[in-house]
Amino acid sequence: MATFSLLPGSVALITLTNPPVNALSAAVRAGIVQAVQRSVEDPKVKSVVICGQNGRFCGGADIREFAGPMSGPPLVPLIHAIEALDKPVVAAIEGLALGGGLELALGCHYRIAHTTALLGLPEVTLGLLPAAGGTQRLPRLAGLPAALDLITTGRHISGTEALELGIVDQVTDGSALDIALEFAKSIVGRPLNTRRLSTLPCRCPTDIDNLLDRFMVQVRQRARGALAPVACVGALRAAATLPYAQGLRKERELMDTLFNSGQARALQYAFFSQRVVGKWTLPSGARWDNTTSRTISTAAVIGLGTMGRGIAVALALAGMSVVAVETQEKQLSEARQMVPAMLQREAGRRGLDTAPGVISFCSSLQDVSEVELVIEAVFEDMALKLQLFRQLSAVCKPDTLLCSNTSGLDIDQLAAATQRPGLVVGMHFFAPAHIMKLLEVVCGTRSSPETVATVMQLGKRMGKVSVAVGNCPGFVGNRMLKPYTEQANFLLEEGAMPEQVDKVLEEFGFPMGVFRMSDLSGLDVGWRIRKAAGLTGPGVEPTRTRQGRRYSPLPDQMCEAGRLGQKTGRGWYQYDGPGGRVARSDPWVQTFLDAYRARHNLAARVIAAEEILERCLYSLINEGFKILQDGMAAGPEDIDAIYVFGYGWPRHRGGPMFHAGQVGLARVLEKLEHYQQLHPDVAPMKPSMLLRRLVAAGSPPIQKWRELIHRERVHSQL
Ligand SMILES: CC(C)(COP(=O)(O)OP(=O)(O)OC[C@H]1O[C@@H](n2cnc3c(N)ncnc32)[C@H](O)[C@@H]1OP(=O)(O)O)[C@@H](O)C(=O)NCCC(=O)NCCSC(=O)/C=C/CCCCCCCCCCCCC(=O)O
Repeated sequence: MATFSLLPGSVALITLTNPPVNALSAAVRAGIVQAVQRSVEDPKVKSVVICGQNGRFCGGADIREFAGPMSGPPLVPLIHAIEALDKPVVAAIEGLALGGGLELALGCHYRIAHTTALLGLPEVTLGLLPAAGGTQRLPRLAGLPAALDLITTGRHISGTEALELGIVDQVTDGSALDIALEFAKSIVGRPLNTRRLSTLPCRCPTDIDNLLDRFMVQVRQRARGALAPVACVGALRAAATLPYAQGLRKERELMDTLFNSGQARALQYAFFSQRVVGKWTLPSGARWDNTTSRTISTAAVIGLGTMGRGIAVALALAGMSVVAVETQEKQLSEARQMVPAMLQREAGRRGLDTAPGVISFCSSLQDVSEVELVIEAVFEDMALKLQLFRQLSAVCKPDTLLCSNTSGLDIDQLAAATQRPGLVVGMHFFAPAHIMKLLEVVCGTRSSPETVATVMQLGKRMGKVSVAVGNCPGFVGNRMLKPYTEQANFLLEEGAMPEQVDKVLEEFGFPMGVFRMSDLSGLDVGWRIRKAAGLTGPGVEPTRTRQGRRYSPLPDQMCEAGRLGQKTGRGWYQYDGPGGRVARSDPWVQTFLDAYRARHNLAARVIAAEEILERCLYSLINEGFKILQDGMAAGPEDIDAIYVFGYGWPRHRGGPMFHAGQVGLARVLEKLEHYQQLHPDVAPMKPSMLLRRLVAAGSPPIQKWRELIHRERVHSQL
């Protein structure tokens, strides 16, 4: 709702009241309409201030309402009514003015903000555009270039930056509401004509077409198939070239198309999934809201390779005092050089003069004896990690948490090597660890709820999307990646080329296809893991079936030929030299694949893009269903957040599990069955029990899956 009160000095105060962010729900909009009407009718009212309850102006339209039929007074006429008022209206912006909230403020005649308030039009991140006049008013106020930037990226700016851009009239470090109330009294009777943004011309440079065309090229490149950024440029072109009323019609037309697109649904689902995963639950019943966490202020990182360095920086950026340990002298000295520079650079990127935490370097484990939490980031070798955990258990204080950054090894085994299994947990970061948003928090069978809560909380402080997952080989992300990459290798055996597979995946929206990705991370990473698992190496028969399932030795043979990817200048592609970045097709790979197929009597065939996409994606998705079935992820949102934030899954497609729902679960099942019939020796194609159950239950919407999984588990059907 919105409340009306008449204050001394004849100022009407309209307060938006809808915690926690005062979103513009139907009730709030109705409240504003009534309060504006009272302000018009009451002769005692000489000016009006609009603010939000609890120091938060407004978080925009109520996103939850987008899922159902629209009801309540619409926003566009409401904002026009405010703008048309002949009594001055001032927006007092504290906390945030986002989306419809900023559009409401743009309808006011004046805007006064706190210096630290967050302002922005983030609709594009929800697959929409600012359709309450935002695309038409902002360029009239701040100019076309600034509007293009803010509306197509959705980035939040501070009150201070908003003042520089002319979006607000005044900022304060004190109470924006107090200043606005005083200001409202002082401007009674001033003419308002020049304050009504819809009546002003758009502030454009002379070369509008040139600017818009250049911008559109950049936006299309960045968008990777997302519709909203492109539509935003369209709406801004209308603002720059058409009268306001026509521009507004164009804005609405584009909004209608976006609103009903699958992309908007996917992006809104992604917004809520990100929040759902913070509300974690464990099979034991421990949850985010019934478990206390400890506040960590000192931490250690063991091993200063690429991952360890990034983790140390991420911890220091979160304000921690970090002990960084490396026993190899050369690596330690490199880290001493590089890490402070990385820290300073990243702090600068985040608008800080210096990082809030500090990093000290040393070469002895004894130096971590006093910290509250240790993150091990040594080489991915179980024997080495076990030895380290034994040492840490002896060296550290009894209540120090011991965490491993392993990307797939058994957390329970590591915990068993210590005297404190309840304090052991996985913290699986993604490279570069100070930049990538995802953190898989791997809960061992003995990890205590307090340990999980502490690490989830720490992840949040580091600005990560932390997802609690179960302890199984590869956890969630890498476990699903395995059948996906395997499938890509089988496609090469059958006749595809790496660039063909990559093109299909990149057109779907991945930043990189599977083979370019593998060249970037290094083919030797998987090779080492497969050797450790006894799947390849001396003495292993060079067959295409290993350990009872179909196996493609192609990546092993690439490694044996010294083709490790970008680092050697040769992999699935060729590069200008070792460390080169630009991938080019390599005739060597064609010859290599031809010879391989001839050796194994495989006839190459032309494989359609549809088959490539379905086989890669559906085998990954099927593994996702198996993960849910095994209870290794609490719900589909957890898997989707992992893929969006850690594996480059296009956000406008929601995530793999959401995508399955969009395609239709029955169709995914039918396709898996089809491919399984053609490839009966490929186990990951065997449709999961959960997928079958969901289809049998009529393919409920994704928000209902948790319920069904819980019910089926209780009845032992899964
Ligand atoms: C920065 C935040 C605001 C706050 O962050 P933080 O403090 O960290 O807290 P969170 O955990 O993120 O959030 C706390 C809880 O609040 C919920 N929340 C947040 N924002 C909203 C919101 N806008 N609506 C609903 N709920 C919200 C959040 O989920 C948390 O809840 P819970 O604890 O998990 O239960 C941060 O939250 C944030 O960034 N929020 C999003 C801000 C945003 O994106 N705002 C823009 C929204 S879109 C908008 O404003 C659009 C406006 C234009 C509307 C014009 C309409 C006219 C045209 C209609 C066309 C219809 C076409 C129909 C065609 C047809 O007929 O078919």
